[in-house]
Amino acid sequence: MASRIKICGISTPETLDAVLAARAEYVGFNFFPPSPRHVSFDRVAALASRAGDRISKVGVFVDADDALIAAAVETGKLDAIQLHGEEVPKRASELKARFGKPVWKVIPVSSAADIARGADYRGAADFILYDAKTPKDAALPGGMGLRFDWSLLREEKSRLPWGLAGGLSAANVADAIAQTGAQMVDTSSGVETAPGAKDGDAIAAFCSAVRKA
Ligand SMILES: O=C(O)c1ccccc1NCC(=O)[C@H](O)[C@H](O)COP(=O)(O)O
Repeated sequence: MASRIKICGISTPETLDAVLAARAEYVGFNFFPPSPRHVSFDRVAALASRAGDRISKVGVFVDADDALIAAAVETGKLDAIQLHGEEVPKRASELKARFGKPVWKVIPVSSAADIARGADYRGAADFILYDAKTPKDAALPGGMGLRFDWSLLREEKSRLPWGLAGGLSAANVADAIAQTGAQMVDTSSGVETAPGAKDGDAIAAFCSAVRKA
């Protein structure tokens, strides 16, 4: 079965249309203010209404408080909550209970020990997204086009559904799927011409490469 696809960091109607046309399963809306992909509530309301129920809408949060998540879930009609900060399993469980939405926990990876942390979220999160760990002084914890050593995923034992992110593009996603068997693949900067500027042709090429993999 083809891997599912998430295109993250969509902030314009034109690029949302490209994601819908390419039949990705998930679109990510970014609620982390320092990100070049951050969306305002006004904008996300318009995007959510344009998308309707044609795609699952995932909100991306970094150590956000409940008030921000509540406003985003409501305004962006979110189907899932992606936690991209240092949220511990208890926090993931609390958010799952409070909002009644699937919670995705991102695990930043640079070593085998990081992959082992996926299992800590068993019973707390619904889905694990393994992404490349960004440098300590980096402005963003994601969306930086960095890859990690995919062979580390041979040790994946969380027993949760999981996906792969970090430096994926049309050029390498087939190889990533072949090496890891990822059930879902996520990209952001790999389908951009500049940080935050998504490219419709690159989105189409990415989705096509996943389906051919
Ligand atoms: O993309 C961002 O700007 C971002 C900022 C803060 C937290 C998470 C962010 N992105 C979340 C994603 O799910 C990205 O798709 C993932 O990190 C992969 O990014 P990339 O390596 O650029 O494909």
